[in-house]
Parts: sequence; structure tokens; C-alpha cells
Amino acid sequence: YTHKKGGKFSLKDFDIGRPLGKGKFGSVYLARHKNPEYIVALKILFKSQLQNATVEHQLLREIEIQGHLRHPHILRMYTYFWDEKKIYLVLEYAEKGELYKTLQSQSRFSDKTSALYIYQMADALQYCHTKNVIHRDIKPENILIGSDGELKISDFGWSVHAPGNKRRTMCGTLDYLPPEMINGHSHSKHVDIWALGILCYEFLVGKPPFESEDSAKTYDAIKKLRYYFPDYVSGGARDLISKLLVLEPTQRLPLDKLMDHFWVKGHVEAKK
Ligand SMILES: COc1ccc(C(=O)Nc2ccccc2)cc1NC(=O)CCSCc1cnc2[nH]ccc2c1
Repeated sequence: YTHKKGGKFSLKDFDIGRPLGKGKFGSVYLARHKNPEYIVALKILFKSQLQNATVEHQLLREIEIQGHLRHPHILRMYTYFWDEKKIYLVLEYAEKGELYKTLQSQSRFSDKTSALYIYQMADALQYCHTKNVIHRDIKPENILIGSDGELKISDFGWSVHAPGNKRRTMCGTLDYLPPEMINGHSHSKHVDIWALGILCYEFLVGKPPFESEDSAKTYDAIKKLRYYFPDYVSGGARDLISKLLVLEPTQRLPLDKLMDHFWVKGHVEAKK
């Protein structure tokens, strides 16, 4: 279903359903491809907005990257098409919605849920890294939940082919930035490993470790590794997080070791 016989897809191939959300450059709708019937998420981007934000190249890079990624924990981009004013991304529909909403409603996740989710994210990132792709924007807002409750990383808007050091405009949260990206040093796949440490902490505690009311304090806390664990955080989780939130990028726990960590393995029956 990524190649339509007889050329390009077009809007008339789809019935448009309810809005799923508003993205940065457009909105997303539930949609059904008419023949064969297939439920998708249709993201509609305005060319004018992309041009104003000079992000066309980023979108093209993302389309290129997404085209080669096939993984159960990475949201698919099936195809894309355009008309004179808009670009349409035909995306996988994640039936159980947005992870950050689930985290907000549950305030924090159990050890078992957190370990399973971190395992799935590490599995997806390990796959990306073998394809020399760094995601660079791992956070709950970019993670969706599939029909079996499995996580799906999405929105590779910031991904690059390693090693990159594209300055990222500081849009969105700073909470996930590793020290090397704050100093503008070139960074590598280790940025994603740092982000998994932040993500694991946020799953267990309900907020990221370095969160503070102003960005200067957040930067300072990151660079000084100033964070604490609430009493309820288990020893196993503390051990894993302390091996991911390491200032020296190359000293962070590699993804295969993460997936093998006793706290993760204790909660995740090993993959068949
Ligand atoms: C592979 O995925 C993506 C690929 C590319 C882009 C993108 O916009 N790229 C971009 C745009 C402009 C400049 C540069 C780059 C976004 C996504 N993914 C999402 O946006 C996730 C939410 S939309 C889908 C979706 C599914 N399933 C759901 N279930 C509930 C809500 C929901 C929402």
C-alpha cells in the first residue's frame, strides 16, 4: 500500500475523518483509504508555512529517512503526495493515542510498564542506529501507542544521519537535551541514549529530572547532573538511569547493555 498502481495518491483516494491533533505545520486527521480500505493518519502541511520556516529540506530528509525505516516501534510513513498548496503525509494510525496524555492521566508508570516501554524504545533506537540514523528528539510528545499497547516513536523531524551537529532551534522542551548538545559540540547516537535516561526517569516520576522554571537553571542542572530520585524509585531503576545520564557521551550504557540490564530484563520476558 505504499505504491499506488497508476501513479500518485491524491486526496480523493481518502475519506477524511475526525481531527487527531494539530502539529507544528499543519493538522492531522483520521482517514480511510477507499480501495483497498485502510485506516491511516493523514497529516496535512501547508507549503507556505514550511517555506516561511525554511524546513522543507528537513521534511524531505525525514521523508527520505522514513522511507527506509520499518520497525514495530517506529511509526510508519506509508507515502506522501501534494497539491499546489499542501503536502500530505500518509502516516500509520496509532490506535491507543499519544503517550504523553497517558502519562499525564496516570501521573507516573509502574516499574513494569516503564521497563517494558524503555525496552521497546531501545529496540527501536538500536534499529535506527544500525541505519546510522539518530532520532535526537525522543520525548513522550513524540511517542504514540499502537493497538497492542506497544510504543511507536514518531516525528523524525529532527533526525539526522550520524554524526550531525545541526544547531537545533530551541523549540520545544530543553529537558531532553544532553550536555554535548547544550555546548553545541558535535553529537552522535549517544544523544538518544541520554534521552532514554530522561525518558525512563519521566516514566517513573512523571516529570523529567532537570525540569525547572527557567532554561538557565535547566541547563545548569544538566551540566552538573543535578537531579534526585524520589523515595519510591526502585534500586534497579536508579542503577539504570545513573548509567544512562552520564556526562561523557561514550561512557553511557550502550543500547544492547540497556536491553540486558537486570531491571529491564526483570520486567520484560526476553524477546522470543
Ligand atoms: C512518521 O511520523 C511522522 C513523520 C513526519 C512528520 C512530520 O510532520 N515531519 C515534518 C514536518 C514538517 C517539517 C519537517 C518534518 C510527523 C510524523 N508523525 C507525527 O506527526 C505524529 C502524529 S500524527 C500521526 C498520528 C497517528 N496516530 C495517532 N493516534 C492518535 C493521534 C495520532 C497521530
